[in-house]
Amino acid sequence: MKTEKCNTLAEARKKIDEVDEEIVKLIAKRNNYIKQIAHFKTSVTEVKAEERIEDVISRVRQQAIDLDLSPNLINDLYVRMIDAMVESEIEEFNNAKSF
Ligand SMILES: O=C(O)C(=O)C[C@]1(C(=O)O)C=C[C@@H](O)C=C1
Repeated sequence: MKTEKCNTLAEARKKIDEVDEEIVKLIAKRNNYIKQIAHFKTSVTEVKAEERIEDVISRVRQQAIDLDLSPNLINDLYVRMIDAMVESEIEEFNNAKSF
């Protein structure tokens, strides 16, 4: 992973702002796919796919370890994010079924 060397606090903060912008864009992109997934499911119960959640979390935990990042941090972020995305998926599912 390429990380540039910064020479000042302002420069490092600017880089962090850029990274944050990318992170939020990627989360929005993930959420758009989640909304598509809602259309492939047949019930609200099916939306919360526990086995898949475990697979996703296990994969990102391993990726964190490979990148020398705390797996628990990534775990917690993903648990919170997937919780919110399940809500978003249920909303999309219910809207699709009401047409
Ligand atoms: O893979 C799915 O079936 C999804 O709906 C996506 C997703 C996720 O956020 O990755 C969300 C809800 C499911 O409980 C499992 C995983």
